[in-house]
Amino acid sequence: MKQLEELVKLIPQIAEDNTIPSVEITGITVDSRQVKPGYLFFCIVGYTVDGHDFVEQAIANGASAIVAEKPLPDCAVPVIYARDVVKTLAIVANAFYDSPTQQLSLIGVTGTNGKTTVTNLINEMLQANNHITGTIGTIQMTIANQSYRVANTTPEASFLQHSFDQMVKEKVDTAVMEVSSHALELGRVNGCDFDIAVFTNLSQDHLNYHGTMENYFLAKSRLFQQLGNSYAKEKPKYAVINADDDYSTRLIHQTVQPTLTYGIIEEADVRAENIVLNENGCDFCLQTYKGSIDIHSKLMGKFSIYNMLAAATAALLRDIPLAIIKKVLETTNGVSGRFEPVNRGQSYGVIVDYAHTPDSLQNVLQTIKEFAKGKVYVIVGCGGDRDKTKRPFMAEIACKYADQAIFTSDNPRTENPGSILEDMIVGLNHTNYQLEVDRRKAIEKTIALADESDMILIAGKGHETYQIVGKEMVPFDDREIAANAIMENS
Ligand SMILES: CC(=O)N[C@H]1[C@@H](OP(=O)(O)OP(=O)(O)OC[C@H]2O[C@@H](n3ccc(=O)[nH]c3=O)[C@H](O)[C@@H]2O)O[C@H](CO)[C@@H](O)[C@@H]1O[C@H](C)C(=O)N[C@@H](C)C(=O)N[C@H](CCC(=O)O)C(=O)O
Ligand SMILES: Nc1ncnc2c1ncn2[C@@H]1O[C@H](COP(=O)(O)OP(=O)(O)OP(=O)(O)O)[C@@H](O)[C@H]1O
Ligand SMILES: N[C@H](CCC[C@H](N)C(=O)O)C(=O)O
Ligand SMILES: [Mg+2]
Repeated sequence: MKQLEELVKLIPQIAEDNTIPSVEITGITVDSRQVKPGYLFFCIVGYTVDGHDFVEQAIANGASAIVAEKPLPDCAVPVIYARDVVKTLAIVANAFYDSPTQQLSLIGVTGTNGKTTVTNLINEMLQANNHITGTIGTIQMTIANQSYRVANTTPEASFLQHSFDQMVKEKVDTAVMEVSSHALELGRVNGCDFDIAVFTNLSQDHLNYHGTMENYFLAKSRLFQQLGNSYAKEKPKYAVINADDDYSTRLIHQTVQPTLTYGIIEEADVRAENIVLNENGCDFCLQTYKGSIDIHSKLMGKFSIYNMLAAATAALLRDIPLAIIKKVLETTNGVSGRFEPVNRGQSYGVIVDYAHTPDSLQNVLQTIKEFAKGKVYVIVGCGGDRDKTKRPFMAEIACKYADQAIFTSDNPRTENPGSILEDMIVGLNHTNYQLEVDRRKAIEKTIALADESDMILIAGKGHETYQIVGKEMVPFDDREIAANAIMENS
């Protein structure tokens, strides 16, 4: 609990108000439905609705005070008018929970692809070295091995700081989190005291939100600028950067903290040498500034080696021995819905993967193509209400790297599913594709066609157990539908 006066001091106000009464604040939220007696309610202007319209409900639920940026009608509780509610929220939430990220070690992972995978690998390495950990990311949040649902890859600040507070209470010593570009742009992680910031890669996505690749890069680079912001902990802070990515040099200059690089092509502090990719995974020699060790991993493809290097570098910075890093890399099964085989004893291969960007689709298809003995099919779509400019690139890559592409719906959200497919095939100079807007039928038809040794990649939805159609979430799991179709055809 905190006194309102104490929190108000942190808020840049539109007009300074010195008449703040002494009120005890018991919690903070941006959602009127979550308000409990004594809460401070922050009105956020959203993309769908405006939090200012829910003040009455917040007060009815017991809000003690309101933070707003637009004029409100007379309220029964004090209103603090802030210059920027979203940014203020992050600062106040951090203070309300006594800066929880200063009480644990915090590792942030950003980049277009590989965040969930790298976060998971680092977490496995920490746990194998007896750390008590917390994770926050696309699939879930975990606190000392308990799982919780999250609405976003990187949740809004009041949820985030509350989660860190829970972690501190549960004696978590290290938290590993995915940091999305949206979160960085919206200041969701402001106030977080990162100790290690990891960069995976940058390629096209989210241009509907960021407008240009330059803005997208600038959003990602905020994590590395922020790494220098707090000196509350005595330990040095580090950036971990993919030396082979085109943006690496620029990114290294974004932070005042020391950087460790990893890579395969360029010179780097942590490298993979003698790489052999095979149909069961990969072998390589992990060369680090703390020694070298041979790795035989079940994870497929060169892109997975990059993820392993990123995780290993972060782990070394947390003084995790090479032997433990090796053990994790050799035993991990990866993440749910990432290159996940669906096996019901059939003679052809079915892989479900979360590739929903041009770069990830290319990487995964190249990996499959390299070892496929028969035809390669890809079933893929593009999410609605998301980056439209990536649609033709996704289609081009599908046709270029697979023998046959089946374009279908991903999560159409509020867009017309047929129009999304039209956007995908605009200007496409290939004929090896078909359109089947119904994802279930696309999966069933392709499985019915498959011959011995063929490979089917079902891309885009990975671990998701729903399809978002309009505003509804309909139960839908690529793995389940594929497994049933395989059984039907056997
Ligand atoms: C575009 C976007 O980021 N939207 C986020 C935003 O939703 P919104 O703007 O639609 O919010 P809204 O529904 O209009 O509500 C506005 C405010 O009114 C409040 N409200 C609303 C209703 C009510 O009854 N009472 C009430 O108080 C809401 O709590 C909110 O504070 O605020 C919500 C609550 O924090 C988020 O869950 C939601 O993320 C949605 C689900 C989303 O899809 N976001 C994507 C774009 C996103 O952020 N993705 C990145 C990952 C990207 C990647 O790296 O691949 C992420 O970090 O997840
Ligand atoms: N290092 C990588 N480089 C390119 N593609 C990758 C890499 N790692 C994973 N992928 C591909 O990207 C997909 C998503 O991986 P992952 O979930 O780890 O990424 P993410 O960055 O967390 O994605 P999101 O932004 O949706 O949360 C995988 O299914 C795979 O196809
Ligand atoms: N974090 C990503 C997830 C995309 C998953 C894909 N299935 C889609 O719905 O587009 C995003 O919000 O863009
Ligand atoms: Mg993720």
